[in-house]
Amino acid sequence: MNAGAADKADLRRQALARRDAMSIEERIEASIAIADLGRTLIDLPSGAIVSGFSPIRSEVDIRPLMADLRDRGARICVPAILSREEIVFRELLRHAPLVDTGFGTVGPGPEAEVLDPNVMLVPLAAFDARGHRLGYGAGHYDRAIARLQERGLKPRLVGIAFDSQRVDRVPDEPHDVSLDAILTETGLHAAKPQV
Ligand SMILES: Nc1nc2c(c(=O)[nH]1)N(C=O)[C@@H](CNc1ccc(C(=O)N[C@@H](CCC(=O)O)C(=O)O)cc1)CN2
Ligand SMILES: Nc1ncnc2c1ncn2[C@@H]1O[C@H](COP(=O)(O)OP(=O)(O)OP(=O)(O)O)[C@@H](O)[C@H]1O
Repeated sequence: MNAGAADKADLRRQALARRDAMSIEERIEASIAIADLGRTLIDLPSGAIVSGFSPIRSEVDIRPLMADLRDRGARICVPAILSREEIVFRELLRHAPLVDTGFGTVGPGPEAEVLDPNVMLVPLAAFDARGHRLGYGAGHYDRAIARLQERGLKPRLVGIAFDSQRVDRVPDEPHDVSLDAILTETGLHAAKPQV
């Protein structure tokens, strides 16, 4: 592992430990605040297709926010893990059965339509003020976003996290895709690329 990768692994571990250390009550309160803020602050383009996620471990629970964005007219999709390298976004319809979609996630099965999101609510382990993010280390989102961009699509990227996941600086790597903004319990923080 090179120095950058070791730094990333440490930052990831520490940020996830801070997230895990939040009490259930703190997590619920912060998740409700995030849903309330997202409801008013996330702009939806016409024909909005929003990727969300079903929470695993101690992640923010954005299911209420996804329900709200659907009520505002968005189509909602969530990731399904196809392989070590690939995720796709399957449409989440009300009342459709959910299956195991890998690593503890649940979502629609292979019969669901695969969508190209134009707004992505991106899960993360750690983020910085520039909008750089760290995930669980599989590169799933970096690759999924790169694939959309290769096809000329430019989804708006909104990271979803608790404030406790903020770090001073995520080490840069060429494949990292930076976020446009990060939504936490204290607001929608626009990325400041110059910092
Ligand atoms: N809720 C949610 N869904 C998501 C993601 C996410 O971050 N959150 N993903 C975001 O990409 C994708 C899933 N990617 C994941 C990648 C690794 C691990 C994980 O637990 N990795 C182990 C190491 C496993 C190993 O090395 O074999 C770990 O971190 O301990 C979980 C999800 C798609 N769905
Ligand atoms: N666009 C890409 N093309 C090829 N390999 C990639 C790409 N993005 C990431 N990778 C590879 O995936 C691995 C994990 O990357 P990284 O540590 O940045 O993941 P992460 O951002 O923590 O995870 P995720 O994107 O799943 O949330 C690295 O080995 C990296 O080289």
